[in-house]
Amino acid sequence: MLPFARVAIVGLGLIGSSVARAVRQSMPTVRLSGYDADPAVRDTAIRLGLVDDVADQAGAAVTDADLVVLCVPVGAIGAVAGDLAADMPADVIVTDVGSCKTEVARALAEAIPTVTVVPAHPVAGTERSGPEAGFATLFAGRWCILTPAADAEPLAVARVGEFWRRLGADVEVMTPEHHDRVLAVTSHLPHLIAYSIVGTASDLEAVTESEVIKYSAGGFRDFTRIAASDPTMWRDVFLSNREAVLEMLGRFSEDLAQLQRAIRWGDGDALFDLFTRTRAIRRSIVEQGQDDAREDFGRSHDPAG
Ligand SMILES: NC(=O)C1=CN([C@@H]2O[C@H](COP(=O)(O)OP(=O)(O)OC[C@H]3O[C@@H](n4cnc5c(N)ncnc54)[C@H](O)[C@@H]3O)[C@@H](O)[C@H]2O)C=CC1
Ligand SMILES: O=C(O)C(=O)Cc1ccc(O)cc1
Repeated sequence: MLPFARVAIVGLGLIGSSVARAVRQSMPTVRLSGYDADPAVRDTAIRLGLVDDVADQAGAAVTDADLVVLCVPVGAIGAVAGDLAADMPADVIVTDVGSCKTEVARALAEAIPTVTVVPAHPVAGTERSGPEAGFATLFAGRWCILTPAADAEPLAVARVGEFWRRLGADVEVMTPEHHDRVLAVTSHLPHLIAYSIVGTASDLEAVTESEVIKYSAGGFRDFTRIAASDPTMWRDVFLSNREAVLEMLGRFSEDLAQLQRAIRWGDGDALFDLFTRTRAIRRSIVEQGQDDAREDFGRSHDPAG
C-alpha cells in the first residue's frame, strides 16, 4: 500500500521538482499538488507538468493533502508552515527537506504545534536550483535522514520513511542535533571553504581576469562548482546551523594552522601522512558506492563543463 495518496509540495525548485518527478515515476497514482511563491516558478511547473495542480495560493495546495513536503529554504520553513496551518487537514503529516534540522524543528513546533511533523533531509542535491534543474533519480541510492522528535508517532515516521524509500533513498533516523553536527563537517563546512577559496581567488584582481579562469582545470575548478550553489539556501544553512558550523570551523582552523606549520618547517612527513590518510578516506567512499555519480551527470549537462 502507498504511504500517501495526496501529496502537496510547497517550493518547486531543485528539490521540490525532483520530489514531484520521483513521485510521478515511483507512485504514479498519487495525486500531486504544488505551490511556489515565485509566479515564474509556478508557470514553469505548469509547463513541465510537474504536478497535477499548481495552486495560486499556498493554502489551496494543501487543503486535501495527506502529506505536505516543505521544499523551501531553511529560513522560510517555519513561516511557510505557519501560513499553511489553517488550510491543512487535521490528520495531515508535514515533512521538510531542509539541510539543517535543529532550528527547523524548533520553528516547526512553534508554527504548527498540533500538527504531526516528521522532518527529513535527503542528502542529495547539486549546485543548481530551480524547477528545471530537478530530476527523478536525484534520490536514488542516496541517504535520506529523518529527525523525528523523541515522542513522534512511530506510524507517521514509518510512513514518511516508506515515502522516501519509494523515491529510491536509503532511510536513516537520528536526532536533529546529531544530524547537524555530522552535516556541519560533511556538507556545510566544505561549502564554506569553497565559497571562501573562490572568493579569495577572485579578490586577487590581477589573477582573476584571465588566469584563474584559464587554468581552472586544477583543484580550483571543483571548488567553483560547489561555490556556485544557491546563495539564499546557503545563507540560511549557515545562520541556522550556526553552533555546529562554528565548532567544526574552529577545529578546521586549528588543523589548517598545523599544515601551515608543516609547510613552513619543511615537515614533509606530516604532509605525507595526512595526504595518505585522506586518500584512504576517498577510496573507502568510492568502494562504498557513495562517490558522486551525479557529479558526472552534472558535468555532462553543464555547458561550461
Ligand atoms: N540544493 C540542494 O542540493 C539541496 C537542498 N536541500 C534543501 O532543500 C530546500 C530547497 O532547496 P532547493 O530546492 O535547492 O532550492 P531552490 O532555490 O531550487 O528552490 C526553492 C524554492 O522555494 C521557493 N520559495 C521560497 N520561499 C518560499 C515561500 N515562502 N513559499 C513558497 N515557496 C517559496 C522559491 O521560489 C524556490 O522556487 C532547502 O531547505 C535546502 O536546504 C536539501 C538537500 C539538497
Ligand atoms: O552539490 C553538492 O555537492 C552537494 O553537496 C549537494 C547538497 C547540498 C545540500 C544538501 O543538504 C545536500 C546535498
